[in-house]
Amino acid sequence: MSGYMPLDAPIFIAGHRGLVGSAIERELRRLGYTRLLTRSRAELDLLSADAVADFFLKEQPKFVVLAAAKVGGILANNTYPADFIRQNLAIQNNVIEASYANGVDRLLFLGSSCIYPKMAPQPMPESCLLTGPLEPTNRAYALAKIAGIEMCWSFNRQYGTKYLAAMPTNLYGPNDNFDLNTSHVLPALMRKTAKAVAEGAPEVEVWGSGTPKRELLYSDDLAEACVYLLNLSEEKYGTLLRDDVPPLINIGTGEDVTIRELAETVARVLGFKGVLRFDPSKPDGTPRKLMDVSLIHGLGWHHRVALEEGIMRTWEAVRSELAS
Ligand SMILES: NC(=O)C1=CN([C@@H]2O[C@H](COP(=O)(O)OP(=O)(O)OC[C@H]3O[C@@H](n4cnc5c(N)ncnc54)[C@H](OP(=O)(O)O)[C@@H]3O)[C@@H](O)[C@H]2O)C=CC1
Ligand SMILES: C[C@H]1O[C@H](OP(=O)(O)OP(=O)(O)OC[C@H]2O[C@@H](n3cnc4c(=O)[nH]c(N)nc43)[C@H](O)[C@@H]2O)[C@@H](O)[C@@H](O)C1=O
Repeated sequence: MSGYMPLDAPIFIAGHRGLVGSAIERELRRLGYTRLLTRSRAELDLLSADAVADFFLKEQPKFVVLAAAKVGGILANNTYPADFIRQNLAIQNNVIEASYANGVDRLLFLGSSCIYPKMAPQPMPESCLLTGPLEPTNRAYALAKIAGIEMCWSFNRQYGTKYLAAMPTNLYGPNDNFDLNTSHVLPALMRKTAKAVAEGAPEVEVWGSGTPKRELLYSDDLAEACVYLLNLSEEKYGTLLRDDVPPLINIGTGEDVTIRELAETVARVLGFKGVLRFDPSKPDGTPRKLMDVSLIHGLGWHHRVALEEGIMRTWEAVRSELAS
């Protein structure tokens, strides 16, 4: 059953091969959507304004999910800040501009919980945007995402567009990045723990102190939330597009765990019986970034997949890949 978006509407999923984009494509197909527009980076480099403009002119998408971005974990963000700000600004500028030029109806821009101040109140409501300094390890990325939110809001106010910015918490699932230098914490812990189990190693290295807390959402849940938002009735969707506040909505579980607890859960699921060794030379990053999810709960969406269940599902999907 479809909602606001007709099942035959042309929908562009930017970044369909990534963790989020692939989950959104699965969810749209599951619901019966028939005209999904997808392009690999080789077919359409979103850094090229001309290529993006040509693509939109030819394909005329009516809905856009902007899940293409330069993405990485704490180390990648801290090491390559220029890449993170330059590429993310370019991709979002190009896609939002072309969406406007071609009359896209609803566009969903994906940001991240790291847009909020490092010392934001916990849980973090949408209203704490721009109320304090950012976490230094991902400032460049966060500022690009904040510019994306501002762009959606500005276009809505000046041109009457209907662009929404979704802020997911930390995500995980099949099609994640398992490269230890660039990945987020959960895929990294799965890879390191799988290796330790396979080799009978006595310990797994965990970066930082183990005390920071993170909230983790399974990618299928995120995909469901994104499609749910795009399919809201005009009345409900309209409540998110106001002139006085940015068109921003948090997506998360409302629950978090310490990195130590996360590493212990991965160890339990993968059957690792050794010890965790913490490496204090690596950054901890933000101490905590728990989402206030009352807005999306009020609209009727809740996550379904509990953390341990999601780790089991991910492990089932990737265990053969990680064994090689
Ligand atoms: N992963 C997470 O924990 C979180 C992610 N998000 C947000 O969700 C969105 C998706 O993230 P995620 O799925 O994890 O990221 P991935 O890295 O898994 O996927 C990003 C996708 O974007 C594509 N892409 C990047 N640059 C270009 C380009 N120049 N031209 C065309 N395609 C490009 C990539 O293509 P290719 O495969 O060719 O590189 C890839 O398919 C991002 O906006 C991110 O900020 C928000 C919160 C947490
Ligand atoms: C989604 C979000 O993701 C990024 O922020 P982050 O949450 O700090 O990123 P992270 O998942 O890489 O780390 C979380 C915590 O986990 C610890 N940690 C332990 N051991 C490993 C480890 O092996 N790898 C990694 N990467 N972290 C580890 C690590 O030290 C840190 O304390 C943003 O840059 C930005 O991209 C963004 O928006």
